[in-house]
Amino acid sequence: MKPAAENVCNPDLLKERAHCRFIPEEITHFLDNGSENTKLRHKLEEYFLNNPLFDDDIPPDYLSHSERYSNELRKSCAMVQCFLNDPTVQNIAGQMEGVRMLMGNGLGSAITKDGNPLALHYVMFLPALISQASQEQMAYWIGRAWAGQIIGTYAQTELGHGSFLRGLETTATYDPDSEEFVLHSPTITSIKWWPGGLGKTANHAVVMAQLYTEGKCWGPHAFIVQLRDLDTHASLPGISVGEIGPRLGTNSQDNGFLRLHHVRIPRLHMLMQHAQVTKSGEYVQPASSKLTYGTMVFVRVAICFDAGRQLQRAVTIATRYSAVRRQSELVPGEGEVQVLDYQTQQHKLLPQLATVFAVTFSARRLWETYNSVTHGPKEAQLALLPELHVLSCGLKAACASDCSLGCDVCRLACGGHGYLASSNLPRIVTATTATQTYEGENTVMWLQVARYLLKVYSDGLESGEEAGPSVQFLREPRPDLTAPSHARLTNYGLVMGWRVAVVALLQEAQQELQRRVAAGQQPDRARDACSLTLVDAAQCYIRGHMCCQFVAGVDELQGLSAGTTLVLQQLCRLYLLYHASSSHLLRHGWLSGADVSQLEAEYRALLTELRQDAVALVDSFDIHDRILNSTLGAADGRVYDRLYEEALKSPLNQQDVPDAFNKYLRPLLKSSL
Ligand SMILES: CCCCCCCCCCCCC/C=C/C(=O)SCCNC(=O)CCNC(=O)[C@H](O)C(C)(C)COP(=O)(O)OP(=O)(O)OC[C@H]1O[C@@H](n2cnc3c(N)ncnc32)[C@H](O)[C@@H]1OP(=O)(O)O
Ligand SMILES: Cc1cc2nc3c(=O)[nH]c(=O)nc-3n(C[C@H](O)[C@H](O)[C@H](O)COP(=O)(O)OP(=O)(O)OC[C@H]3O[C@@H](n4cnc5c(N)ncnc54)[C@H](O)[C@@H]3O)c2cc1C
Repeated sequence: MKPAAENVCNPDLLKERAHCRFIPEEITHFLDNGSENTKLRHKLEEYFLNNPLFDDDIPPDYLSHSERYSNELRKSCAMVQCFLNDPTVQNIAGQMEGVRMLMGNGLGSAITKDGNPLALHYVMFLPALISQASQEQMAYWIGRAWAGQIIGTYAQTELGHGSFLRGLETTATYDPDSEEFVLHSPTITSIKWWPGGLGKTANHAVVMAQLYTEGKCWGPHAFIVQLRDLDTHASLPGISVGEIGPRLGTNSQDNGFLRLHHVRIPRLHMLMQHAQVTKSGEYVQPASSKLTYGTMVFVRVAICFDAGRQLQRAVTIATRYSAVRRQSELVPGEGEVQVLDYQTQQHKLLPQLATVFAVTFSARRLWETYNSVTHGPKEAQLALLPELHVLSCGLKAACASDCSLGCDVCRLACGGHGYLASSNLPRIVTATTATQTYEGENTVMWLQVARYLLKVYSDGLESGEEAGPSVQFLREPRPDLTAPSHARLTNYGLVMGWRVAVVALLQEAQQELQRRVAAGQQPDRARDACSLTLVDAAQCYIRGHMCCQFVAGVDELQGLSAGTTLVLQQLCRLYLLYHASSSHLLRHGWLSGADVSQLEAEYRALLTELRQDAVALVDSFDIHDRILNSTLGAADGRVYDRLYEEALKSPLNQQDVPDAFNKYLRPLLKSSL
């Protein structure tokens, strides 16, 4: 997005835009998945961002905890009313597209700045119904949920257990006499803890609980539980529910707790698309016990896209600010330079710009895999489930950590002003860092990836089980480490280097594992002792996968101008070189010291080349000023005016002498006289 009136724009930004080497709209259309989508997005933004319904009377930072919740709930309900009932919105985008835009971190984050209390309803409750409910159950629940007649959340995590799903303590015991399940939280640690919207918003939840029938436990299954009266919203008998208190970010999302005291629900409130319990209490096994975890897989894919969108916002703010900010003289006497001119600043920002594209290409390919698995024939679905699980765990962890670290680098790149709430960087950083924890804590996700890699590498697959396409390289002959450097240092050469590192690390881990077991160590303890190497293997595998998706994605792009293609190729190369500095490519023999020096020189040259396009590149992300919501990042670069205007809005500045002076400071000043 460029400023409407160019004459009020900061001159440095104008200069930056003038020397752009590519066509920004081409990148905008690529990121939107087509020019038609860009048009729809613009219309939707125009409608919502110019609608006074969504204005904040008081900036949310100055509201109390309860006021913030109430304010965001007001806007999120109005938003849902619009996409359900307003033909203008429906004509623009269609309901589903509206939901995606409003619940993801684009337009929606401009409206519900502090977290959307209804997000979990759309992002997890509805997807849980779609992936877990039988046809009959869908017919009953989906329409009501979609129409907002019921509001749900996804209640899995407990006080005592989050990562270890099989350790959940909540029980759902089938009573064949009444044909009901009895849901119960037997201990303090079994209290559900964290679900978004659970505290005060949701009146239903998909509750994950250990299923007991005919005296046997069948593991975690999903149940729909009504929590509150649909009319009064009062919590129902047997239900203790509330909010868990302030968090690092997204404080309006009323993350909640839930304790169930022998709550009875009808048999058909167990979601029965995969496993079933008959009226008599017989358990009917699913084709795979992991199908119950399908909602998490979907959300892990969504998080990859979402984390990437957060990084787009952070790097837009930091890059524009770095073009406006002048600090110190590069050459004494020549005047202060734009901080973007410093090589160290380029090294902070340009890899983040490249990461946006690496994440986009990888997330799109993952989405394709997700769709082919979930919509393919049953047998193919089951065969590809481990590959989908591993890619979604690994890419979720990588996108979450790359993007949250990237957002924080962008914050640091803005110096002191990046620490101000009005820069919007603190909010972006705290929202993004949560992606490293929720939907599978990152280390736990890496260990899942490593488990699969080791299994494929050591021929531990079950009979009839095939290794997925992304790990076929583990079965292929090891690439030639003595190949000439011009072959090893190409884009595909560097991808190969990551694969060499994965194999070497798996070999190291396996040998260590065998040595420990042979020496009498219990196998699981031996595996834990190898887990640092295993996590390294998982991270190298995903980094190689992301590099490969970026290279292939750029190679496959069609119909772009030469300038745009060149810039994308350079960003891709920059991404590969940035990560090639990892010790693993050197340590496992793919690169020599001389190769590293050569790559570093190429990296520095690329920083200089891409510096000239940095502002145009973030402009091409086409993020509306109201969505950026930043004093530092607006398209016109009026940074200092905005900082001052925002400071004046502080409630403390509404009085010259605050009341607190008379209460506390005056007595102190008097007593020390
Ligand atoms: C409308 C769209 C809008 C878009 C906007 C998007 C915005 C995004 C905002 C999102 C908001 C989210 C809010 C947060 C929500 C939550 O956090 S919900 C709670 C999430 N909780 C977790 O993720 C828990 C993590 N733990 C686990 O998933 C599991 O415990 C485990 C770590 C995977 C281990 O599984 P488990 O069965 O307990 O044990 P194992 O023995 O280790 O595994 C057995 C085998 O099964 C394989 N496996 C495990 N999971 C799956 C799976 N999902 N699919 C396929 N296979 C799976 C595992 O690898 C083992 O395989 P083998 O080695 O072959 O035995
Ligand atoms: C903002 C936010 C929103 C959330 N929303 C929801 C929601 O809507 N619904 C819901 O059900 N949950 C929700 N959660 C909970 C979230 O899914 C869990 O916090 C997450 O899965 C991590 O589990 P945990 O908290 O038990 O961490 P723990 O597993 O206790 O992690 C603590 C440490 O132990 C380590 N660790 C744990 N297990 C292992 C292992 N096997 N091997 C090695 N190390 C290990 C971890 O790496 C970590 O360093 C939310 C959490 C947050 C922060």
